[in-house]
Amino acid sequence: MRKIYLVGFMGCGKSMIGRRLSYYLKLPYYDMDSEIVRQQGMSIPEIFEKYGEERFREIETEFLRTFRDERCIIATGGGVAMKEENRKIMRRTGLVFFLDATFHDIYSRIRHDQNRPIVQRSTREELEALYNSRRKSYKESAHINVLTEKRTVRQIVEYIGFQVTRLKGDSPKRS
Ligand SMILES: Nc1ncnc2c1ncn2[C@@H]1O[C@H](COP(=O)(O)OP(=O)(O)OP(=O)(O)O)[C@@H](O)[C@H]1O
Ligand SMILES: O=C(O)C1=C[C@@H](O)[C@@H](O)[C@H](O)C1
Ligand SMILES: [Mg+2]
Repeated sequence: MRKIYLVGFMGCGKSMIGRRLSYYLKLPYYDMDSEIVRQQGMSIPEIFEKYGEERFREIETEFLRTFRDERCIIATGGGVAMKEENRKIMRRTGLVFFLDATFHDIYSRIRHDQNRPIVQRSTREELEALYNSRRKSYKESAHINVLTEKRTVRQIVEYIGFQVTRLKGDSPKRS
């Protein structure tokens, strides 16, 4: 079963594109953050506060290791692609798309968010530095890069849908 994974920085659109892609491709959709919140019975800020970020990162890897073998779309958390083990699992079990949004777009979307602990504890400059330092890992994890700037959600969904059909769920070496 080939999964479709969406990776990228907070606010790049993984959850929104994932939901819309689910209707477009008629495949089930799961949001890793929401699934973890449901499993743990706590919000993400609560998990960070109670168990620490390191434990949250372990929970993410456990999720990837154990999530059911089903053809589906998974919007990953913004930090998932940072770990080599996670990148390997995603590349082995599915097609990985990097939603490559500009920092400008991302910041305007996430700056007031209360539900992203990393946003709450960071300045704009710190977030931009994190964005720049993470891009390499997103690219390494992905089979296909999707530039989202000046593209509507519909255009992005149609592009990913086209690539999924073209590749019939098989992973290319590199895009
Ligand atoms: N291509 C786009 N054009 C306009 N608005 C968008 C686009 N993609 C996402 N958005 C908006 O940006 C916000 C953040 O998107 P979303 O929640 O999907 O990000 P995310 O990648 O899932 O973030 P996180 O990693 O924190 O879960 C949402 O309010 C969404 O409506
Ligand atoms: O970028 C990150 O490290 C995170 C992104 C969110 O999706 C959540 O997984 C959490 O807030 C951490
Ligand atoms: Mg999300």
